[in-house]
This record gives sequence, structure tokens and C-alpha cells, in this order.
Amino acid sequence: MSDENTTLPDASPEAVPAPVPKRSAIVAIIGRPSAGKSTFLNTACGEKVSIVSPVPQTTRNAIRGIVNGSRGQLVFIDTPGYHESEKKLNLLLKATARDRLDEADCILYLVDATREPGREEEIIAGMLKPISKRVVVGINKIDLPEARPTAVKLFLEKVLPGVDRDRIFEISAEKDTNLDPLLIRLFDLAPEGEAYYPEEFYTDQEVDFRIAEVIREKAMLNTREEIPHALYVDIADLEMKKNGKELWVRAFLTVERESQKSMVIGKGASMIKKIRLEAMKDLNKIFPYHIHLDLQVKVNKNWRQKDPVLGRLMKK
Ligand SMILES: Nc1nc2c(ncn2[C@@H]2O[C@H](COP(=O)(O)OP(=O)(O)OP(=O)(O)O)[C@@H](O)[C@H]2O)c(=O)[nH]1
Repeated sequence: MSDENTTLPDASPEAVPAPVPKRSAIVAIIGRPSAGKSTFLNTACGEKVSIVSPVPQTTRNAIRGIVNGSRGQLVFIDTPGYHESEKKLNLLLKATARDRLDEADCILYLVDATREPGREEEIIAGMLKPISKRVVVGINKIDLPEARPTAVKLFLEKVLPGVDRDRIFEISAEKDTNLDPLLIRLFDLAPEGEAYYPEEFYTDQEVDFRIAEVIREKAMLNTREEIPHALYVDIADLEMKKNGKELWVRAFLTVERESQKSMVIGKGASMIKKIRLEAMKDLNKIFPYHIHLDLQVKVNKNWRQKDPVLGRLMKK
């Protein structure tokens, strides 16, 4: 607010407070399994966020929830967790986690106050150290008698000295304790700017799911023999454009074999075109924004036998 505005007499009809600039941020949420990420998001974003898609998802757009408030919008994205086993997968997870942290405006690090900070916690802290200026910490589950928030704080001082105390909050995601000050702090770190998504777009988990289901339905109706059961749909990318008026979707129809791929594509790509157009027609009836669909076919050999598929594992 400028000085000029603040000196206006209160009684003046023009004495309307200058609008607070809106802020919006992509917030990567990170924490050990069971630290309380889902619980936090359910409490912070409201009930609707708990709708979880049963469709295989890719890692690109793992939006877990959106908080809309008078100050703007926080879009929470998932960061894959670590598992000590399975080296190859670990590398992939690590790379994905790095990408997520890099693309985020700020990071919410949730720590379970009832557990000893162990090796996994040190790995996470190590990743956050170089970007600690963007990190806000929630020491969670302080409602439980066995919670040891002071021990966690000592650990944080040691491993993440760059995170100031005013960015560390003792919270209970379940009991909704101290979540508001933490969210306010995230808004402080958020850059000024318009919302990324329209307000009703609370989570794209549901949007992903619905889009994938429509595409799958059209593919199943148009194909025969073994194909309907050999395909699944991956939503690779969702991008909102034109201030929430258009949603650009990139999706893959995934089949098990090369021979199925050519059948789904069809002569001169006629089949895939038909599936795409039919899906777009339905999607544009369902959603309030215009949907552009880029649909491609790919092969994931014998995906039904490979359980769980790498990409799906990386989602968590
Ligand atoms: N008492 C208490 N329990 C909590 C709190 N937050 C989460 N929990 C519980 O901790 C367990 C794990 O919580 P989730 O929210 O599923 O944890 P998560 O980090 O999403 O777990 P993953 O999906 O495995 O990564 C659940 O049983 C929650 O009910 C809290 O603030 N207080």
C-alpha cells in the first residue's frame, strides 16, 4: 500500500483499502511415509481432496490439493518418498523429487514428532539444505502424548540451520492445530501472481480421473477383441491456460503389445482420431473449461504382469 493511500481520511468515501496483491505458489510437500501429508491436505484443502484416483497416474502432475484463500492460492504437489530398497527405483525417485523441489516456489516439510528422526529424515533434510530459504516445516502430530517436538527442533537446527525458527510450526494436521499460521507463512513466501487454477479446481486428482475414464470408455467402445482389457490411460500433463478457460491435456493410451498399438492407432490414424474426438466431445460437456486433448498411444509390454509398474510406484 502506498503512503498516499494510508493518509486518506477514514471518513472519505474513497478510503477503500488498496487491494492486497494476490499470491500464488506451487508448494512441494515432502515427508517420510506416514508423516501426515494426506491428513494435512485433507484438513487444509477440505474434504474434497480425499478423492483418490484409482487410475495409474504419471508423476508429472501429482497435484495433491489446492488451498484457495483471500490471499491467493497454494497448489500442493507431491514429492515421491524414499525407500532404502530397490536402487534403480530410488534413483528415479530421487530425480523426480529433485525436479519437484526445483519447480516449486516453496516446500512444506512435514516431520512426524512421534518418531525418531532417522536415516530417511536425514536424506530429506540433505535435499532441502540448499533450498532451505524456501522451506516451511510442520512438526506434526503434537496432539499425541508421545510427540517430542523439541527433539525434532534440535534435529532441524543441526541438519537444516538455514530454516529460520519462524518457519517451523508445531502442528496437528488431524486436530487442525496451528495450520493457519503455517499456511500464512507459505503465502508470505509465495510470489505475487494470479491463481494457477480456477477456484473450483480443488484438486486435479479427480479431474485426472474423470478425463482418463472418458478416454478409456471411448477407446473400449471403439476397439475389439483383447484390446479393451489391455489398455489403460495415463494423464501425462494438465495445463490450465487463458486464466482457467482452457485445459490442455496430454494423455497416453497404453497397450501391452506393438500389434495392439497399430490397431488402436488405426489406418491413417483414423481410430485414434475417432477416440480423441469422441472423448473431447464428452469432456467438453463435463467441464466448465474448454478441453484440448493430445492423445497418443504407447506400449508398456505386459504391464498387467508387471505389478507395480515403475511409473505408478513413483506416484507415491
Ligand atoms: N494423532 C495424529 N495422527 C495423525 C496426524 N496426522 C496424521 N496422523 C495419522 O498418521 C497416519 C499417517 O497419516 P497420512 O496422512 O496417511 O500420512 P502420509 O504422509 O500421507 O502417508 P503416506 O501416504 O504413506 O506418505 C494416519 O493414521 C493419520 O491418521 C496428527 O496430526 N495427529
